[in-house]
Formats: sequence, C-alpha cells, structure tokens
Amino acid sequence: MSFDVVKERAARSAPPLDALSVLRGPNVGVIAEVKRRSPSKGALAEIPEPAELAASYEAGGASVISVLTEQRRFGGSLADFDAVRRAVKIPLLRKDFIVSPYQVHEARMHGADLVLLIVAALEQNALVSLLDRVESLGMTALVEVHTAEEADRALEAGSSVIGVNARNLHTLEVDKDVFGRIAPGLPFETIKIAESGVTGPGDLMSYAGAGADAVLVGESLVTSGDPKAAVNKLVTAGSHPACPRPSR
Ligand SMILES: O=P(O)(O)OC[C@@H](O)[C@@H](O)c1c[nH]c2ccccc12
Repeated sequence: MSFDVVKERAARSAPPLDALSVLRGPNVGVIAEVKRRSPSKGALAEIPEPAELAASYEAGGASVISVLTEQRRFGGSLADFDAVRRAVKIPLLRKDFIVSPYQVHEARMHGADLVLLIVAALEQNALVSLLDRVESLGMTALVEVHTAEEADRALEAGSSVIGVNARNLHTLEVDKDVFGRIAPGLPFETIKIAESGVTGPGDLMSYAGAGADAVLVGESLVTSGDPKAAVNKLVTAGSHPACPRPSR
C-alpha cells in the first residue's frame, strides 16, 4: 500500500485512546503482551486466538495490551494486531522495530494508541522525528532504553514515557537491576515502565519500589495457562496498599 494511502486511512481511523492518562493512574499498572516466540527462547506458546488471549488480559485488569507485530524473530503480525484491536477497548501498543514514518502511520491505521521506539535502533535525528510524528498523530511513544546514555537520548528527544528494558537486545541477557539503576535518574514526571523478566507479583513489587509506573510482561503471561488470573495477580499486587506508588 502506498504511503499516501496509509496516511489517508490512518487519518480517517477512530482517534487514538489517551494512553498517557491510563498510565498516569494511581496504581502500578500492567502492560500485558501478546508474544508468540522470542529470539532467546524460541516458541513460547501456541496462541491460536490472540483475540481471546487479549480479552483475558483485559478481563484480568491490564491497563494496556502490547502486540508484537514483528514476524521473523517474534512470530507476530499485523493480523494479530487487528484481531486484538477488535477484541478489546483498552489502549494497544504496536511492538515492533519501528524505523520509518510509514510504520508509524501504518500502526495508526490499524488502531494503535502507542508505538515502541527503541533508542538503540535509531539515530538521534530519526528518534526525534519519529517521536514527533507519533505525537502529531495523537499517539503515545514508549521509548525504550537499556543504558543511562540511551535514557539521556530519550529525554533529549522529549520522551514522556520511557521503558527500561531489563533485556540487553544484543546478548539477550536479562538483568533486573537495570531499571533500579536508571529510573531514579529520570525526571519525576516521566512515566517509567519496567520491561522484561517479570515472573510474578514479587518482581512487580520490586520494580514499584524502584519507581515503576507500570510493568510490561510477556513470557510469564503467555506461558501461565491462565492469563486472566496471571494478569490479575499482578494488577492486585500493583493496587495493594503495601505496594509502593508511582511518585509523580
Ligand atoms: O517476555 P518478557 O520477558 O516478559 O518481556 C516482555 C517485553 O519486555 C519484551 O518482549 C520486549 C521488550 N522490548 C522489546 C523489543 C522488541 C521485542 C520485544 C521486546
């Protein structure tokens, strides 16, 4: 489809949901991911009906749903995204390696409310222009970092939502301490998302203690056997009086 057609259809689609307000909620939220496979572990779960999985996430109390659309390494697709969009009413994140304006408008055309921008994959000027484009379409960018230097670049670009990925995208190793090293250096008002390696309420609580507004969880949900209950356990922990609150 030509860029002009994609732009036109994106402009005509239903307006994006306000993901920022959702993420600014009083509790530690859960971004639940539809993830079929990963480069580190191969196939994670058979997901015959992504719509059904997403509906369970929504019923379990997820704030946002992330859908991987990258095909080669993650087995995702825009068809998965479309199925999920039809099934739920909460904000949707298109999770992919977004490097071009085309992909941003395409995400919007498919009903995305948020898109992922990975700092390590983008030159600074590309990051700035993609971020501006995402925001000009009324969407929210989740800007992903793994080091303090990348976090500086994300802030410099004007990001208001920063995701700290515990997984190093080169070595694929997970280090859950990365969030605690980077998040305290981010501005008070920046929405801070802890990504990867969340296996249960204990991880959510420790990320909350380090300042997380939300956690982004894939593997442990798709492999749980009961995704609604698995999400709900996290959501319950994130709204428990003993859970540290986001300090914005
Ligand atoms: O499955 P996990 O460990 O819960 O992680 C989810 C999410 O953080 C991970 O899928 C992810 C984070 N950043 C990415 C960038 C591209 C692809 C995938 C990702």
